[in-house]
Amino acid sequence: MTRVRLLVFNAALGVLDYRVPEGMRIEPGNVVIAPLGPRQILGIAWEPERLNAKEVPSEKLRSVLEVLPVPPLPAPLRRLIEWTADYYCAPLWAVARMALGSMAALRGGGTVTEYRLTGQEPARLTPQRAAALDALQGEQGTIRELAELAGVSEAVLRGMVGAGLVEAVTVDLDRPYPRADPAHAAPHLSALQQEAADLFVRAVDDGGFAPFLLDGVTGSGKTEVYFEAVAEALKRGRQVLVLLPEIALTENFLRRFEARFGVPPILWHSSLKSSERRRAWRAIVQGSAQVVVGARSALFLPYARLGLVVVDEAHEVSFKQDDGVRYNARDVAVMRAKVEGLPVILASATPALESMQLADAGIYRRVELTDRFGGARLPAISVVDLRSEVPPPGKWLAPRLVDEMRARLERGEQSLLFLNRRGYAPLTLCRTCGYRFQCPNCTAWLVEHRFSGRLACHHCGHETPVPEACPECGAADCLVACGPGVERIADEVAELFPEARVATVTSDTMNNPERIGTFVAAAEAGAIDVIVGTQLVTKGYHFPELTLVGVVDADLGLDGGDLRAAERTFQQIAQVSGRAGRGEKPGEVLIQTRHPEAAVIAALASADRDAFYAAEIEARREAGAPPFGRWAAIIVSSEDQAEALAAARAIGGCAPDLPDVLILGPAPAPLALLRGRYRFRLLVAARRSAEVQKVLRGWLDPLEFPRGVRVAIDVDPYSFV
Ligand SMILES: Nc1ncnc2c1ncn2[C@@H]1O[C@H](COP(=O)(O)OP(=O)(O)OP(=O)(O)O)[C@@H](O)[C@H]1O
Ligand SMILES: [Zn+2]
Repeated sequence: MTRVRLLVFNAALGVLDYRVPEGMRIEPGNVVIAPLGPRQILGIAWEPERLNAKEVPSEKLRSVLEVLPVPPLPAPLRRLIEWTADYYCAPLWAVARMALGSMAALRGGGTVTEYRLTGQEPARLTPQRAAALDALQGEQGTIRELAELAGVSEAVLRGMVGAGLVEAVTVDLDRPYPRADPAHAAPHLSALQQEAADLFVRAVDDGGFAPFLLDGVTGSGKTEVYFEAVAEALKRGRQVLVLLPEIALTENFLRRFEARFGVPPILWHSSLKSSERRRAWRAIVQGSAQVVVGARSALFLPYARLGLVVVDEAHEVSFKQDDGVRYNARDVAVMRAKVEGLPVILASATPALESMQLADAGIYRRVELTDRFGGARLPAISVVDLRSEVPPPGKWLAPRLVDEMRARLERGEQSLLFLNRRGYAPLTLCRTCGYRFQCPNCTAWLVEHRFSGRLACHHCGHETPVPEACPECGAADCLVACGPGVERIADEVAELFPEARVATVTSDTMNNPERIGTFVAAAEAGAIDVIVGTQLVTKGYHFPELTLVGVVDADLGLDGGDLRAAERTFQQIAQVSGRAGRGEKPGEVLIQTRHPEAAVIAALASADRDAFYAAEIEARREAGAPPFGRWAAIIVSSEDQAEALAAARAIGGCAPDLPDVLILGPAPAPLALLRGRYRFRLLVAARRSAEVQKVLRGWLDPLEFPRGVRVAIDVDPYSFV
């Protein structure tokens, strides 16, 4: 009899053995359906010697029911899944799940019925039908998807089918995507760009693991250069994965990609419609998806013929996932390239310190682009000392910055004001009694959003309308906003320059591709004078008429004082500065700060990036902090505070005593209450020699906790709240 070991998607079970029935063939990587009690479960066949399972005698085994009609997950991907689970102390099944698309995709090809407008527009329409006609132009999807898109009930849409306004179409799930053409619009590269591109092209040709750090100043043409490597992979029939830090950036990328290769790339992210997801996954697995662009989750997909991985804006902290499997997509991307034997390009104008250090050590090959393309110069940067150049009371923009903005408006150029804070004000309180609006679920103040007239928690999403009166003392009209958010800065700009066209760009206003597309088109067409935005506008964009960048509060990110506070501030300000003067006109940057003497601000003002990195690397080395030491956090949480504390103490109480590992805590987390759960943290700070994962497992695996307690391990943590 043959048996098979399955990785199953269930926290309690994990690994189970089954019988392979007569006539069925199963190889490692096959996705199968197996019985479990009265239910059927999904499993992935795995090499039995690589997974521990409870030994069950053969006669007790139940039979696998079905092998799903998709190619087995390739061995290198299985090794990557194992490595990720091992390194991040995550359950193997939770990592493996990221490789599978949807149940429907696994079920094979075939057809689905989708719906779209017929183009008929009767003279008289109910308001709901009119709204649906408006919202569904150019859309196609299932009734449910369209109903959601249009904000009407499914019944309304079915009625529209009956009335001939909407029609059904049969869609082949495996219909091919249009082919990208590597020669569609090849650019003329500068000599330096060409040199870099040649290196990448050769690496794609040669195959084999080759990690590159593409370290080029803002506007140097990093995208154009790595597009050459993409073109080479296309010519060779190999697939390419491009990881971007945020979905918000994909719109811009799509346009550039289409201009270069003639067709859009294939998108992969969490808000794809289920039919798109199914089609993309199947094309990826079959090898017909040429270039896939996505956020983190595209990393674990089973590409049939991967030939190149690119991580753009590779320094971005959003590559770190902080729930579920806590992994860093940038680091796992390099590991994927290693297990598959591929080149990987990490592109950034402000590389992460870890990447810099690996390049210094010769592990990554550094490829530099030191000049902006087309003769554009880097902007002139100066500091506005808010202690001597004071904005008017209740205002946030210093006179010098306002003067420079006025000059831009007069010349018809654009300005960008950067403040990394959504909403109108970070804190709202009652003038009469001092009451502060706090989130009921989190240790956080509620943030006022004037556009939507609500107070919102940025951690859990809790929202409430702004009340007329103070809920504590009942006084009316007594609420005051403390401190600025982007909405408040936009108000200030509107007061100063009533005629200026102002765009506020945050994740609240740019929450879908259409809106982002509209914004980019307007900015490019010169229909916007002043952009006020959060970190969303700091990177990736290229607006030739933008000649002034004002950093409203450079000190904001430094307050937290966590490991990467200085690095992150440097990266954000350098990136946003990089939006100025990318065209023919020179750019200027004004940084408002109360700490002009801080090392980060001084480095930015003197454009001395090397000095900043050198000092930061030295400081980390001294402190034994990453990348010179290994850190891991343990986060213990429960809805019951006493239970969480008891569990955290139990963990602290049996902490291992090792010479190369220092354990700090437990202590209440800075966000002591998050989404209704009380949280305590421990920090493990180890020398590089220590085997942190082994220590963690040996320490935590034997412990048992009440059901309500969650213990999360965060290896190489980015968040310390
Ligand atoms: N060889 C070239 N030929 C034509 N246009 C180019 C070339 N190189 C760069 N450009 C243009 O210059 C602008 C800046 O290039 P790109 O956006 O690739 O720079 P980047 O290094 O990615 O910048 P950032 O890091 O600031 O996003 C873009 O509009 C790009 O199309
Ligand atoms: Zn909250």
